[in-house]
Amino acid sequence: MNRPLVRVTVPASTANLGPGFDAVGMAFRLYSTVEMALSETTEIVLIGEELEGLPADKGNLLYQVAAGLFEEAGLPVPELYIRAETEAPLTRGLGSSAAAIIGALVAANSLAGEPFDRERLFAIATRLEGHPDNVGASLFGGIVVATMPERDGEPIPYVRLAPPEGLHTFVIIPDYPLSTEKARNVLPAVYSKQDVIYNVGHSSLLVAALAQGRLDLLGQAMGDRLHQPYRAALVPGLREILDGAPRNGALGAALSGAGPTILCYYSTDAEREKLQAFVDSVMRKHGVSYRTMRLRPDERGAQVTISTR
Ligand SMILES: Nc1ncnc2c1ncn2[C@@H]1O[C@H](COP(=O)(O)OP(=O)(O)OP(=O)(O)O)[C@@H](O)[C@H]1O
Ligand SMILES: N[C@@H](CCO)C(=O)O
Repeated sequence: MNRPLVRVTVPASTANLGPGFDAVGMAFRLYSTVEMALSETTEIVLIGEELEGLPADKGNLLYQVAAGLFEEAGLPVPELYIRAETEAPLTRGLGSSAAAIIGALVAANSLAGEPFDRERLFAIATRLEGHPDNVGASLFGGIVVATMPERDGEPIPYVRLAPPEGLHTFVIIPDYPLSTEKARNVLPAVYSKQDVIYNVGHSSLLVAALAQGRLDLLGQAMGDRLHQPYRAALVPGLREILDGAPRNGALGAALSGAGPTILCYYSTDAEREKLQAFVDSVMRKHGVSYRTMRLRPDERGAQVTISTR
């Protein structure tokens, strides 16, 4: 057919890092790919077990997001060929929905002739996802600190940081899913003054420590009172791992995004081995099946290549 085929590779991400609720994200070398081309009729090909059961028609999130971009650009919505694949598990707290949104937006933007720059894509993705943390990390790579703009339609204010040297990530991924919606629904509508002050202090310290490579401060800086205490009821073992990880090799630990994945930072192989043994004992006690992974930070964000179909 010889039509342009856009391939976008998007990193998975973690969000919050403890206190930076909805504001701090970090990208990982664990990738989703979205291929997209204009087509006679819409065809959606989903590869692999992770994407099994998702709609393979125009109800698919990828098509919906792409169609929205064409509309926003004032262009007719075309029929699309879309092929998707992911290394990242869905509904586990590793930003799969954000990666899908970024993949579809970047691919559709390329097919539409680049009507929007990356800042505008970030704003559109944030509107779709509801918060900027995962989408910012997936789009730009590295660590992204961002917040919602004061007024609708304004650019998302953000700063991108390079991940500190020597910061290694160990994630514990339970086998059960936890949707972000469910994990947000358990949060209270109102917080006490003490808890808000606690999180402002810890989140500020976290960002400063990441910016200056002060890995020694992460254990204290990653304390949170806004979401982890409430989500712990949905994630067996979370409380013990957050409490015990710093004494068992971790520089700091947090729920990854909305969970149920738990993230620990460490420096050396010996620390990771100690952590693995600790995590095994906690998860065995709770009867939870899970896997662990070492993840390296992604620093490139969404990458585009164009071929023909
Ligand atoms: N490649 C994809 N194609 C279509 N839909 C997807 C794709 N990837 C993710 N999704 C949608 O996103 C949902 C998962 O989003 P959810 O916010 O619950 O979890 P997450 O993004 O994996 O975790 P978190 O936001 O906590 O990091 C899936 O159930 C599915 O509906
Ligand atoms: N900041 C979000 C990430 C999940 O999408 C949350 O914790 O709910």
